[in-house]
Amino acid sequence: MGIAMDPPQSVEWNGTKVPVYPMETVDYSLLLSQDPAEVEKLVRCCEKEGFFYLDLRGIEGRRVLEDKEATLDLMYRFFDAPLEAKNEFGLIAPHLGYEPVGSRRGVLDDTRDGYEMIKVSRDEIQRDSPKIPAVLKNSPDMKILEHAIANSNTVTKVILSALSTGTGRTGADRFENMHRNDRPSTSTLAMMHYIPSDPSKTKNIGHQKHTDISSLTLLFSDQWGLQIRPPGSREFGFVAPKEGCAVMNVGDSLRFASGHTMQSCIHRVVPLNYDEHRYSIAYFLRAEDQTMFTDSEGRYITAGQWHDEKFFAFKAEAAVQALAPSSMLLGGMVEGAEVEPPKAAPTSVKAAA
Ligand SMILES: O=C(O)CCC(=O)C(=O)O
Ligand SMILES: [Fe+2]
Repeated sequence: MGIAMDPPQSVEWNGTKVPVYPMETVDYSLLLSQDPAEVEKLVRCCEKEGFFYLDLRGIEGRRVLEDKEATLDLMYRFFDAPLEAKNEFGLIAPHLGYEPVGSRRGVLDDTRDGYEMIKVSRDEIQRDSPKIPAVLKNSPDMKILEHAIANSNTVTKVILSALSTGTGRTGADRFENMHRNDRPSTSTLAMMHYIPSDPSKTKNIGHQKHTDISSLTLLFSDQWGLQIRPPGSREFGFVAPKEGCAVMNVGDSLRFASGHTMQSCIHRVVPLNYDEHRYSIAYFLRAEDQTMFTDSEGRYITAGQWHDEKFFAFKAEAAVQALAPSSMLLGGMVEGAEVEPPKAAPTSVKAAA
């Protein structure tokens, strides 16, 4: 595992040459003081692509990077535990509990997914007796989870607040006002472990293409695997991990709340290094359950209903997914026409793992 200092322009994956998409970097420290140029850049990223790197190398962000390291340590221990221990409560709700490998469709046709996942929601961690498997229910691990959730919540709220300012929202119209901490929401910390897999041999591969249900997603992974399909682009391309940075993306709820002006970028995860275990951490900041918005089908619905319907589509078999409104999995985002990617040139650079 390692971080590429100078990402290649393209990498070879599954017999083809795949682009590495460049992404803008937004500085967290500058946003903390609502730096006008940085706020403008943030709004541009969210309206044009829906994805950006968040630079967390300033002292406020460094705390969050330390949380990431502590959470990774906890994940290595958790995912090493026997299945029965990890699955003590099963999947209690879509945003809370454990899902074993293969619970959903995979990234390629006729495959299942290649990851297991434990989710701990912001509402749950604050309960007197949260439903968290006993392997993690000790005070040092609970503190790690509490810090990771609290600090991720703060970071995503800072971004939300800058977006409100940058789009001229005031008072009750500000995005923060539909993400109030004291109202129920499905905001959650998802910790994922992708098993090694070789597309030519295994039937558990990656994470199916989708847009996120969330308003904003704060994603940490030091490893390759994330692919995006920016608006209008004709193929998926990799996102290079960047040292000291998280990857952030807009999800469906913020797209809807912004009057569909922000992009909920299409993404998926594929195994780049077939023999590697990959770990990622995603904090999904979600709107309050009772928030109303117009979805991609033109329906005026609650954030809670959008969450439940989309989660059902995520989990469904291909045939059932096909029956869902066409825009459900992609939050109304339209894919550019497919290209048949060129065969990889023998000299193309292989990405650092
Ligand atoms: O594992 C990753 O890097 C991304 C996961 C993801 O897209 C998700 O959980 O929504
Ligand atoms: Fe996602």
